[in-house]
Amino acid sequence: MKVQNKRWTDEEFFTEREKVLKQWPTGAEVDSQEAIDFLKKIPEEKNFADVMAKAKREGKTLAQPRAGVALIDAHIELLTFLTDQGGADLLPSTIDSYTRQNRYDECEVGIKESLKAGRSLLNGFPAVNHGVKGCRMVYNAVSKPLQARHGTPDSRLLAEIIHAGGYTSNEGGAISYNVPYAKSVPIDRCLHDWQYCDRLVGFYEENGVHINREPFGPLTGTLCPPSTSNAVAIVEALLAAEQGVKNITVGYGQCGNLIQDVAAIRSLEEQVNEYLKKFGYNDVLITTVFHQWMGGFPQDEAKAFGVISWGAATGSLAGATKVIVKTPHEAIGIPTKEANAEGIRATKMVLNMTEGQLLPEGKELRAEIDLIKAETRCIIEKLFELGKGDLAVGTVEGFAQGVMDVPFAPSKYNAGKMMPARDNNGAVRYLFTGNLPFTKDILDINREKLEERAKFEGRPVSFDMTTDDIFAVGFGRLIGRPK
Ligand SMILES: CC[C@H]1O[C@@H](n2cnc3c(N)ncnc32)[C@H](O)[C@@H]1O
Repeated sequence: MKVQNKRWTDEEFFTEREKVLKQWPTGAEVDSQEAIDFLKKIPEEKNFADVMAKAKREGKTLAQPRAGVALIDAHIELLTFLTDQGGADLLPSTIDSYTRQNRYDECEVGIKESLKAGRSLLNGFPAVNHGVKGCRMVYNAVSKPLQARHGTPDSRLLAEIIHAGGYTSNEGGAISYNVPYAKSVPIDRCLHDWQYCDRLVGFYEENGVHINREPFGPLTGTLCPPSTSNAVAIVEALLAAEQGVKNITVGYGQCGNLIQDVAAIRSLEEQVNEYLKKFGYNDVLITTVFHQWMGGFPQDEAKAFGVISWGAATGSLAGATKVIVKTPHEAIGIPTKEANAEGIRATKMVLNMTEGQLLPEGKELRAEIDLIKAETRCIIEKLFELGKGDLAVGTVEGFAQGVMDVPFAPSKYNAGKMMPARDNNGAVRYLFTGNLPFTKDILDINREKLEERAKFEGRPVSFDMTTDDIFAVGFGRLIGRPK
């Protein structure tokens, strides 16, 4: 499929829209003008983009959980509980796995079975099947802004339904909801489909409706080096801006070393704004999101609260606009509403105690920011070179050549040649760089830091460090020290 990083014409968009809205019966509930009129009436305090902009202005860090169940009433009860008992500032609807694969017929079965069983038999909220009407019921029942959170390579119909339904934010992107989530979705196909989702937001923006878009920062959530995830976030932000998106939250998944994590957020915000300005997107508001640890969690709930609180503290000290909250049931599965609310309360306690405190920019932090930006720049500049100036073309070619390479990703379009490991302070470094286009200085710095760990541990730099690190947090520590 031929892709190019160029804003779709109205003719291109509306021609495709007719097909998209026919993919499932609830697509017929989308009435463009009615949706615009409804969305324009949403008060600022229930508009995701406005609430994020306000938090940014005030220097506040907000807390947002993940949550989703099969049936509308139970989903409303869950979100209301997380608002009232958890203190959530922003609300999700985590979408179920069938919807993420566009298997809406399976969702129908799941909904019917859940009704029969009296409990959720889906691992999230099947928004497409519930339709605009069902999403409006959720929107009308809750008091905070709503966002769809999922992992959907083809989110076109889902985006149509949730936005018309009152959800003023959609998470995801052509790389971040494909490469870490799907095995066989071609990069160009997904670029096309997410250009649709971004163009839909651009269309709403042109009609006076503010909608937020949030590339999925953590990717596989497994030892993902900051410059790898930052490069993906910046690419998706640039592609979204080209389609008319004006309010973007770029994100990053906690790795665990304080300096590196703060540097990741600071460098991400600095660098995405530099690139937006460079390409003339001067009216895009950037906010940031810090995801609490996305790797394996300890089963012990007290230890899990330690991990959650460390993520809350780091996100706050970084100055992130929001933190995505984990729960003490992370090691087990879908959390109860009580456990989910506990994760939010623990997070809010730390955010309140660290309010106004930012990690000062010392020599070490600036050095880490500069290293992350240099690594990220190498990747992005190479994409532009491969695409002869077109970022979409460059991204397709970049994955084909392993210039952009996500660790532990299931996608067969991902090279999977890069491997990370922690250095002796727990910062995630590049162990194998595959075809990443790094300078010799960058390669040397990463190697030196891993050699420091090898010397301390009395073992050679090797992939054993990677595997030890993958299990470390679940066993109660950050760095996977040899037995
Ligand atoms: C991005 C992956 C994360 O999303 C979370 N998650 C997925 N589905 C749900 C769900 N239905 N309710 C609450 N949290 C959920 C869980 O923490 C998982 O590790």
